[in-house]
Amino acid sequence: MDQMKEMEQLVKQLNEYSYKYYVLDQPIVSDKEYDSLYDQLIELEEKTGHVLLDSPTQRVGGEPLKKFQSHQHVALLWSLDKAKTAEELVAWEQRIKKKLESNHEIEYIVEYKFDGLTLNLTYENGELVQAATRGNGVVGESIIEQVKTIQAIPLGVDFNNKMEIQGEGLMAISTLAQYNKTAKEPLKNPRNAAAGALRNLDPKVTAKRKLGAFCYSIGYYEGMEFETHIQMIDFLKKNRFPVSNYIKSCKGIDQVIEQIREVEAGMKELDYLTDGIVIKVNDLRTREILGYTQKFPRWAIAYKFEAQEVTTKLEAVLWQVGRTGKLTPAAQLEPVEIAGVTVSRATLNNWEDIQRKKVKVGCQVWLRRSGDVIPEIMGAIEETCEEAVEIEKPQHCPACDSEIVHRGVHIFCPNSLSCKPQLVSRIVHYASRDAMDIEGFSEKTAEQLFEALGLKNIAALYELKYEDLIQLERFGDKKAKNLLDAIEESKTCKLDAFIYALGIPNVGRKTAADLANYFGDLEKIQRANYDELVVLPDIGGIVAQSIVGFFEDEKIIKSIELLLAEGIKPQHKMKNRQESIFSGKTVVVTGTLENYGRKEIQTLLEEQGAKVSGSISKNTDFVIAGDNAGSKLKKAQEILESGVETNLQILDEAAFEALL
Ligand SMILES: NC(=O)c1ccc[n+]([C@@H]2O[C@H](COP(=O)([O-])OP(=O)(O)OC[C@H]3O[C@@H](n4cnc5c(N)ncnc54)[C@H](O)[C@@H]3O)[C@@H](O)[C@H]2O)c1
Ligand SMILES: [Zn+2]
Repeated sequence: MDQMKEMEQLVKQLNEYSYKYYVLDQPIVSDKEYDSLYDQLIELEEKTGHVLLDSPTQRVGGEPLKKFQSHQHVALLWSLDKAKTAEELVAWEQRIKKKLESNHEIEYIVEYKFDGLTLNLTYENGELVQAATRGNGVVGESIIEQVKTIQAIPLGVDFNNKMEIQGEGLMAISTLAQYNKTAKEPLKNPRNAAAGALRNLDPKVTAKRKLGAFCYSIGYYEGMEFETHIQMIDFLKKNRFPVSNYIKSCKGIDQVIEQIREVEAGMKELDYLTDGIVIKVNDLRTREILGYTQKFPRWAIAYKFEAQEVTTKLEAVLWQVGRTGKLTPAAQLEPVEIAGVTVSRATLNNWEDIQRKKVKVGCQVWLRRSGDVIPEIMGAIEETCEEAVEIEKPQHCPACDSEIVHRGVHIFCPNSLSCKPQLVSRIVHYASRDAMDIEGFSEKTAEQLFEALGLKNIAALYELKYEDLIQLERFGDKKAKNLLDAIEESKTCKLDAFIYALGIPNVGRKTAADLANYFGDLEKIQRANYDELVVLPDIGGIVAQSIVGFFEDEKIIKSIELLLAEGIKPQHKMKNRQESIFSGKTVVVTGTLENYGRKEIQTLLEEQGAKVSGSISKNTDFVIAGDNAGSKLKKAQEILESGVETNLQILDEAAFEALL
């Protein structure tokens, strides 16, 4: 195709996408796809030296929506130049230095690039009098009533002259998840959720979305003088504007690059969607000299991350049977790269979720990955579903063909006694390290026992004989003996491990320990009623219900009796818990300690009331790091440096002992 034709087509396509994105808040392609077409267009424009009149490279954002009153900004609102690599940042600094005709070191401010809807707030006589979208940068839409529902934005300030404050309206990822739990129409992503809420004509709808905001600049002001960006930020903070707690000053672009490397990983854990980092020249005089292009300031640039949201094709849905018999739909996707990894599977939660999200096999779907969790399908792009086929709700268990039953929003295979995946995963769970800790017991082993030996319940484990095992594939003398020993050894076990091993729905390791500590023996736990259970600090209604329901089940009662008859003795020492600095805190131990073994320190910490965990997040309180601490320590450091809110403290062995 000739290049001019190609450009015309790209412009047309990009403008259509922009309209859906900016004006309707209903994007039909991911940012990644949009950006790649946009880059193609820029390349062609450079090659040909031609720029079409309506090229998106020449404009900021989209046109204001007719249904709102238009509002003219005093200070123009801009888009941002973009970089994807360190080299591009270095090239940007070189351009700046050339323009300034100086080689002096430049001070930059590094901020998160929040991904929501741009807000321009006008204050006069100490009052918020206007709030507008960016629109085309010159004229936006007045959305003052909608913006007033954002609790974080001050309606009044101690400053009487006119000023325009720029910021970003956002919906927290956790708020979106909460909202979607009950919403008839789930929202596909936090950006469009925020933008759609703010541009909804009914402010009551906006209020329901519980939006937040971060302010990052003062675009226009009278009767004040600022010399630097930092001074502006301080003014915003002093006047109680919501300002991100991550704002870093860096000397020279190398420091900026280092800074980005440090915070990048931690940013995935933030509760607000970000799509990169913004780098700005701190000194305002320097900004003036640098000026603006058609579309963006020369004194700022966005370093864009790899997309956390992409679209891809849903190829199939497979129903998987879990330990409790619950059938969960697993989506098979056309492989797609998201945040640096290739993904071909995602969750769809349950049948109801599929219905609400209107996804069908063959649709393009929105996929989001946040943190390290399995990516989730957020919804389908309707335009792509014309030839798609409905996902069928299974009538029979895919593993054992039993007729399925419904419980709440979930569907189950009721055949808990002989449905292979249920049994295999129950045995695997029973034998796992945090449960009965039967060493050398893999999923493969569980499958062999089921298939070759017809093992139908957990108690039958304790009836296994050497002659049974030795005839199995991959079993030699030693392996068979070791496994039998380990099974025998598991008979003496801790009460909390046994409770956990039973696999009560919604009861994890911690709840199991809480139950053991509170009731002290198995019978009391089995007999506990709802009211007795909910008094425990971390047990809510749902958990209490599921414990009671579990121990009422005839089959369960029978299988516990069988286990006890096999000689299992769950033990519990009631300990006087010591009140300590670790009480109620989440602690992660990593590396080798000089004075404590693994189990030893875990017991010690638990006696002090701590919850010992294996993985680090911003909710961890203490990391105790011994020698050769590796990735966990590194992750803890990254969290601290990322600026997220956290109580995390890193202790070495000496510091830990000092706290005891
Ligand atoms: N998927 C689609 O169909 C589609 C269509 C059009 C555009 N887009 C996406 O939009 C992008 C263009 O975005 P844009 O021009 O709206 O915004 P931009 O990426 O150019 O960034 C400018 C915006 O960043 C925001 N921002 C957040 N934190 C900031 C901070 N600390 N300092 C300054 N600004 C901050 C501001 O609101 C500002 O308006 C494209 O790269 C593309 O990914 C997607
Ligand atoms: Zn089944």
